Amino acid sequence: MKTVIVGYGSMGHEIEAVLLGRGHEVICRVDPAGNGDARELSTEILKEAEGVIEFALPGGILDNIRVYSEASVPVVIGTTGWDKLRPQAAEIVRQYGSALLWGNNFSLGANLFFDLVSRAAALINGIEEYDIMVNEYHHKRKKDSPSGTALTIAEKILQNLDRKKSIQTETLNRAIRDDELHVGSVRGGAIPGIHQVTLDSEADSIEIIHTARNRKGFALGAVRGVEWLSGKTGFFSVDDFIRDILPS
Ligand SMILES: NC(=O)C1=CN([C@@H]2O[C@H](COP(=O)(O)OP(=O)(O)OC[C@H]3O[C@@H](n4cnc5c(N)ncnc54)[C@H](OP(=O)(O)O)[C@@H]3O)[C@@H](O)[C@H]2O)C=CC1
Ligand SMILES: O=C(O)C1=N[C@H](C(=O)O)C[C@H](O)C1
Repeated sequence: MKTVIVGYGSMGHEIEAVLLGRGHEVICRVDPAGNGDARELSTEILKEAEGVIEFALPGGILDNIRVYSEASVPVVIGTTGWDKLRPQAAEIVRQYGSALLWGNNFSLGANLFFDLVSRAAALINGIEEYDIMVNEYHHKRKKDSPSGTALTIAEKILQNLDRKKSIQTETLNRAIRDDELHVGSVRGGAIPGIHQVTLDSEADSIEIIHTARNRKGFALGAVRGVEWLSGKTGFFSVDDFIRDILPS
């Protein structure tokens, strides 16, 4: 497949290695910092492309999505920090009849972890003794907070645990309310990503932790995602993709 990489930072480089390893061709790398072949995305760049993988920053993401859609090139978006713009993005993709797959975490392990967390939250729905909280750790270069993965985890907990109604991410200068889910974020060092969910009672504590050892798992998931997306139309989440590839 002739691919274009948008965002040629840590993830862009990792994705290039996986694409080449799986027999794909990289025809252009787009990055405003000047590390790639082009500083700006355009329909011209996408003329020959059969797939795009974007792991960049969220500024201008709706403009990018319009360009991918206009060019009718299937795109996988791993960029985080644009959760609130999802409905507008879905509308653009619908208007053009194009194909987009987005995910806050493309690693298989993190997606298995989401399932475990959903089940854990559902299990304590009828057990009032347990409270639940989320914490995440990432490298010091990360620009968004909380991580996209933490927001997905929070969404799964809110969907499965009736007594949690909203999330709290900022420093609290008051006690947390029982209907609030606290999501903590720590930044430092070179950590590729640790997400921790704690179920806590007077008697004990249960921890579910996903630790990314490197960025390969994210990159492999994204490349498998663009292979899966080829020939489809629609606005898909990584849930749709993972459900489809896992044996039932
Ligand atoms: N979904 C997933 O599985 C994962 C998602 N991510 C997400 O991927 C994104 C990138 O992560 P990472 O590679 O570590 O970050 P980096 O900072 O290493 O790289 C991002 C690159 O994208 C460039 N960029 C910024 N805006 C645009 C744009 N509009 N178009 C093209 N390129 C752009 C940046 O340029 P400049 O420096 O000039 O701003 C930078 O070179 C983040 O949002 C991160 O949260 C990361 C890992 C896994
Ligand atoms: O920026 C990162 O590095 C990561 N970002 C994603 C996120 O925001 O959840 C996925 C992974 O945790 C690494």
